[in-house]
Amino acid sequence: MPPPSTSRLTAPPGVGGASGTTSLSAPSSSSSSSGQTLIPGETSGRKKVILAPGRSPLDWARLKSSNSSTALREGRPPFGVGGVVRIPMSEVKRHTSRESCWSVFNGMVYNLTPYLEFHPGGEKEVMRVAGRDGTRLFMLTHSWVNIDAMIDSCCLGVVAKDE
Ligand code: HEM
Repeated sequence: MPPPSTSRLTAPPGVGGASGTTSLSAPSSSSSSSGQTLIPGETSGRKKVILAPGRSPLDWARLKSSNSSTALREGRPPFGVGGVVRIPMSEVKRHTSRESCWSVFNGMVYNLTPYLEFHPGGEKEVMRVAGRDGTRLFMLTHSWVNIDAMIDSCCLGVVAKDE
């Protein structure tokens, strides 16, 4: 089944974060605070995100598959011997900035910091789930995207209930 039209991609305001959706009204190109350029979508009326050079999905795939990338390992807690890293939600909640952006999807904790500039929907959308469980918003927005295939290398561990 083909993915739904991108005109319905952005979840309604109030779902999953305070920053809301991108305005649909401005007709010309504009730069977001993160430096990413937005242009109006050709058919949907929704603004398209122009990623910076070297930040395409293909570039992300290359970075992800390169073992030499230290960026993806940054912020990763040390792995215990033979154990799964369990990360309390209270720790996830501390990582709400562009410099350290963590989120939970399907019970797994991800460090999204290195992915921000590569996200086809722009950084702002990902920042809506910074420091929180983004599963619902992710599914509402693009349930057809295989999250594990996309950001497995950013996985830090499993979320643990706070004591
Ligand atoms: C962090 C995990 C995420 C990953 C791996 C991811 C991945 C992707 C991918 C692969 C696309 C392109 C989909 C396509 O063209 O069919 C996309 C688009 C998009 N994503 Fe995400 N996404 C993530 C989180 C989010 C979150 C939390 C939001 C919040 C609403 C979001 C909003 C969007 C939007 C609005 C688009 C459409 C962009 C456009 O049409 O130009 N994403 N994302």
